[in-house]
Amino acid sequence: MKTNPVYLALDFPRLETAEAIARKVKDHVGGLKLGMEFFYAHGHHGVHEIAKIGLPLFLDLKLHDIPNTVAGAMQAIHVLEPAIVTVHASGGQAMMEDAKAAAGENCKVVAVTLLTSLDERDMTATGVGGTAHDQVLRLADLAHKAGLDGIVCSGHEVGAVHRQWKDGFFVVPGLRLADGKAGDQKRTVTPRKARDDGASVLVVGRPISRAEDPVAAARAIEATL
Ligand SMILES: O=C(O)c1cc(=O)[nH]c(=O)n1[C@@H]1O[C@H](COP(=O)(O)O)[C@@H](O)[C@H]1O
Repeated sequence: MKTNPVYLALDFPRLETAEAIARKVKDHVGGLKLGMEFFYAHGHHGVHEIAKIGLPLFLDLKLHDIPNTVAGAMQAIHVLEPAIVTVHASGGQAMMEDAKAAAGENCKVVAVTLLTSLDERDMTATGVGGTAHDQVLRLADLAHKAGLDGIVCSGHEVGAVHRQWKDGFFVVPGLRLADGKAGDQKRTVTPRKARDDGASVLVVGRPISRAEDPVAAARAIEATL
């Protein structure tokens, strides 16, 4: 059977809410993503509870600090046996190298390049020149040099990154069906387009988790793939 590339982002502060939604849609997604909102509230205990559902876990903690601190954080979450963990590529090559060295053997470490909530105006405002496309390719190259498994980028760039890094592992968030509300996301594509362009994992949050009927929403996305 084909594995479902969709990871559901459980961006909820309440453990009971996250768990209830995950249990409802578990047969229509391939994995579960826990981010800062959930982890800061529930820590290891929360992760253990969600792990009982039996799907692979993506710990999206977006680590970004000096190499020694990031390596220590990686060691602290190692026991949770996540399938995927994120760091920020802008933390630099040494930080990414140390993060990878501290991660478990079966854990993919991927670097966030340019958040999907940002566009070129935001880049300029933070002092980063050039295009979003070039910035993502530059940071992907750095992540590759650091020995990471892959990157996180928008569906606008994943095709180009895939051509340059053939065996990379690519996580694409910022996904919306054609009639979906973008909300705070600025660089969005459909799940199908991201998959066709080489995404390994499709991260979907609100289009499923905040839908009136999360199971129907997850099935509708699954049907497009
Ligand atoms: O690392 C991520 O997963 C991530 C990176 C990025 O550039 N953009 C992005 O939206 N995300 C995450 O992907 C999820 C997207 O959620 P929705 O916009 O609700 O589908 C959230 O959990 C974000 O934290």
